[in-house]
Amino acid sequence: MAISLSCPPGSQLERLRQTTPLVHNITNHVAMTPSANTLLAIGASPLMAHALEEIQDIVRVADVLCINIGTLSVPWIEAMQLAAEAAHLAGKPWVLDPVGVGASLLRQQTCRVLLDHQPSVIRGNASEILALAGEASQSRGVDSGDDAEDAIVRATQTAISLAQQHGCVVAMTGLVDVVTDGKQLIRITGGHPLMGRVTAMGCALSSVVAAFIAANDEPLSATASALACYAYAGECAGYHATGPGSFVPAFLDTLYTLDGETPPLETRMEITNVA
Ligand SMILES: Nc1ncnc2c1ncn2[C@@H]1O[C@H](COP(=O)(O)OP(=O)(O)OP(=O)(O)O)[C@@H](O)[C@H]1O
Ligand SMILES: Cc1ncsc1CCO
Ligand SMILES: [Mg+2]
Repeated sequence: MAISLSCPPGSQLERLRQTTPLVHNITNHVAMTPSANTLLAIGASPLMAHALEEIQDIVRVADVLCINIGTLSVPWIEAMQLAAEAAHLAGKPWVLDPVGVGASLLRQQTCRVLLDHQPSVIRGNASEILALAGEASQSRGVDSGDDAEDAIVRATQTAISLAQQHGCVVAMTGLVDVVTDGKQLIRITGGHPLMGRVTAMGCALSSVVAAFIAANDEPLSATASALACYAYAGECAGYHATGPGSFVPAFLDTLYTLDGETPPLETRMEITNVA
């Protein structure tokens, strides 16, 4: 079924490039450089900052915030809380990436506190979405262990409930990508298995989602557009790559040359009503 988003993904990409949103990232040690390079390639402006003493200033100047809990420590948790609170109070959108939330109590507690500050979007893999909702998941670390068809069906229902509970958009990614605001569900096809063989692809995607929601008004369609661009670029790069090493430069080059006109990104989306 062809989708009718409020604004086509190609136009949303163009708006991102015209506005060059400044994306404030509090992200993990693994994801910092890949996320910054990915944001630059697509046309946004990255800023990595986690010192408690400068959080208020950075939130004030940035267009959007992306919080990723991949490598936590207590001072960083304080900075994350302050940033989420400041963004929420300032009416700025923010994205939560609950990396490996099922792996430790510290991650679970941190997410619980951060969720009080009303993220605009939660982006995680299927295991992270299940664990964030307090449900059993198969993952022991940061990679999803819930990619079997029945697990995806269960996790999709969880994503819908999570979106309804927190009044936000939930993007659940992996072999299959789904985005929901609790009322509509958008399924996005594309991507490539090599994306699961390169670290921080999901983390960088969360930052790209942040850039799209900063540049565009409607978080559900902006998130879907971000995922469609990412999945398309991954599919193209995977076609040319011979392994994870050659995949990364091909992926960045494809994002950089991605054109809002071609391909028709909306043909990769399927939208349904769920409530
Ligand atoms: N097996 C796959 N087949 C096709 N595309 C994939 C696959 N795995 C990942 N992708 C693509 O990569 C994107 C993000 O990957 P994923 O959901 O694996 O993130 P993640 O588990 O949070 O990664 P990380 O924590 O390492 O950053 C997806 O939106 C999808 O486009
Ligand atoms: C491998 C890894 N460990 C903590 S964060 C991270 C990046 C991918 O999520
Ligand atoms: Mg992840």
